[in-house]
Amino acid sequence: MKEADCYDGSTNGVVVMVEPYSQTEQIQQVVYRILDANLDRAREGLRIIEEWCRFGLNNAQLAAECKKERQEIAHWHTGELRAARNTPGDPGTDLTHPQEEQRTSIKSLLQANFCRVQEALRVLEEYSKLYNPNMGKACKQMRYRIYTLESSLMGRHRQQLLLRSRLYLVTSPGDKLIETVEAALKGGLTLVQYRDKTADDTVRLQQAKKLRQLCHDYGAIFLVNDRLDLALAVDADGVHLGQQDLPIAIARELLGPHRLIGRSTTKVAELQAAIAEGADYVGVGPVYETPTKEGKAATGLEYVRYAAKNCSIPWFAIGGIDPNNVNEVINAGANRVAVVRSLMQAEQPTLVTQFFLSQLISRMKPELGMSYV
Ligand SMILES: Cc1ncc(COP(=O)(O)OP(=O)(O)O)c(N)n1
Ligand SMILES: Cc1nc(C(=O)O)sc1CCOP(=O)(O)O
Ligand SMILES: [Mg+2]
Repeated sequence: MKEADCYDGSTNGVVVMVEPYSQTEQIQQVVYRILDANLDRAREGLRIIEEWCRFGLNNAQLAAECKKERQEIAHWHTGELRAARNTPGDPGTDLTHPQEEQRTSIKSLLQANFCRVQEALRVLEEYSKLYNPNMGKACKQMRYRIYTLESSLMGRHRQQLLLRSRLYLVTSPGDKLIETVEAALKGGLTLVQYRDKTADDTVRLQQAKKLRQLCHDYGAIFLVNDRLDLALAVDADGVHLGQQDLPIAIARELLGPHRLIGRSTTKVAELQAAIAEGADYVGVGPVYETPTKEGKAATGLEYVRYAAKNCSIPWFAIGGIDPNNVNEVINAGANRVAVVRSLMQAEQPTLVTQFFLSQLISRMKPELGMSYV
């Protein structure tokens, strides 16, 4: 008499040993149950991630990587481990954390499931040492592969969101910073850059942290102007660098391959250099003179027309753009614009965001040359 008789269903899941089991056997059953539960957990989490790779990103290679890991997990899920399962007797099935019920975006859903898979693999790695040391080693290797998969998938997720972003809010300091950004996010904004050239670092750090959380709650990208250290400190999605800021190659080394790097450009040579150096997007401007960037001469619409025909990466027209002139910029070929005052000083940032987006989406000019849409 073994497993079937050692649990008494009438005790509502409390394990009652009806026949004396040796201590070693009891421990073995517990280890088997832990392994069984965590093999399931890892496989389920991977399946959720795989579905997004397949249907959300249309990425057969990433989906195949997830599938391969699932198959490896299935390989270790032997009959004797499955046989140790006792779901009705598991006191953990009703335990949920409020965060498990709340997924505010695809990003948070993916992150939660990567976390679940990694935790499960860590548990498997430890407990398999008492069962099959080779399985422990395999789970350790798998955990490292999942970390790599996570950073590459999250990087692709950012790239996709960048591609879909038509309006870019560059912030300016003010009492209503957080509430203005939130109002714009409510209007559908998906890209925010925190820009404050004068505040103390303590203030910058605190505001950047808040904005990063806010943006991620709304599923938007959060970038930091100029400062790589701040971007890393708050785990931002990347940085925006001007011609006087750090070279892209150094920023890339420090940020790794998956965070975004944007570059300001005011002329053809700067635009071509930014593409060659590996920028993820460029700013194209200032289209019009603007008090936000005093002293910088306007490039005019000619440069916008050039970018529309020749820029092979996402680009944002910037500088003096408002609801009255945005159509002129769109007619010159822009599909994306970045603004400071038009949103930061708007009385109704949600409505202004919606207006910009409606114009940018309905009047897009994909037919113009190589314009990147
Ligand atoms: C989207 C975007 N484009 C251009 C700039 C300007 O960057 P930079 O030239 O480094 O000037 P500062 O913003 O640092 O004053 C930008 N911030 N964002
Ligand atoms: C920060 C910045 N960079 C620019 C560039 O052309 O590189 S123009 C600009 C300011 C844009 O502000 P507003 O929308 O208020 O005119
Ligand atoms: Mg700068």
